[in-house]
Amino acid sequence: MKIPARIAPSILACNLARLSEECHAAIDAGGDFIHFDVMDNAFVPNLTFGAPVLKSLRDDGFSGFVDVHLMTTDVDRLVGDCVAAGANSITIHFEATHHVQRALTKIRASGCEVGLAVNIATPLDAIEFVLDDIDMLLVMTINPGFGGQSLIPAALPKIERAKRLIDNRGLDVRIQVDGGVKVSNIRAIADAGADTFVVGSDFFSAQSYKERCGEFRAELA
Ligand SMILES: O=C(CO)[C@@H](O)[C@H](O)COP(=O)(O)O
Ligand SMILES: [Fe+2]
Repeated sequence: MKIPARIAPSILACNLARLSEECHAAIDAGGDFIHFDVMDNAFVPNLTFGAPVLKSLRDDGFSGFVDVHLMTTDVDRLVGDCVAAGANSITIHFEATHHVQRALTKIRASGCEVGLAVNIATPLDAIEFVLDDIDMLLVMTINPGFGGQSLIPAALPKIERAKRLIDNRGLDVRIQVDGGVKVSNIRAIADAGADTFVVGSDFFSAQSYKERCGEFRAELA
């Protein structure tokens, strides 16, 4: 069965001074949901924004679906903060906590969708025993921490392997990719087996978000 593709604009690349407007514009242009990169300058070498900013976005009236990509340590505490702030989905990193299954269970209990991210060097064997606990596997296609990087080619065979693993188990788990996704490579990434595409710089650098979203969709058709 072909899984419908989803486009998730990553607001790390938007004009953050106009965050609410940019989120509305990204969804109005055809984005399926907002990808919200939380970085703590510990798990990754960069600092962005967290639950208070998400709460402000909600208070400002943005009601679209938000997936928080948590690139932080102290996962258990921050999951609770993100839920309270209005997250719809939370994706944690396998590498960020010793107790992955506990953190995934906590997200599930909160009512949010459950995502698990793996860095490029993390073998898929590592997450085999928690595949039943997640809705989405995020196969990182860059080293996390910054937007605007190029996709690491080794990610493509890894996506293929993830797809086989999930299909062989008959699971309903989405495969998301994040980092260096562009109009020029999204088709190849989809062919490898991804169905959910985070797009940052290539989306927000466009003159028209709607046209750019159309270009992504045309590649995926
Ligand atoms: O999580 C991250 C970076 O760590 C991403 O979500 C980036 O924001 C993607 O940006 P582009 O690579 O598409 O510019
Ligand atoms: Fe991200």
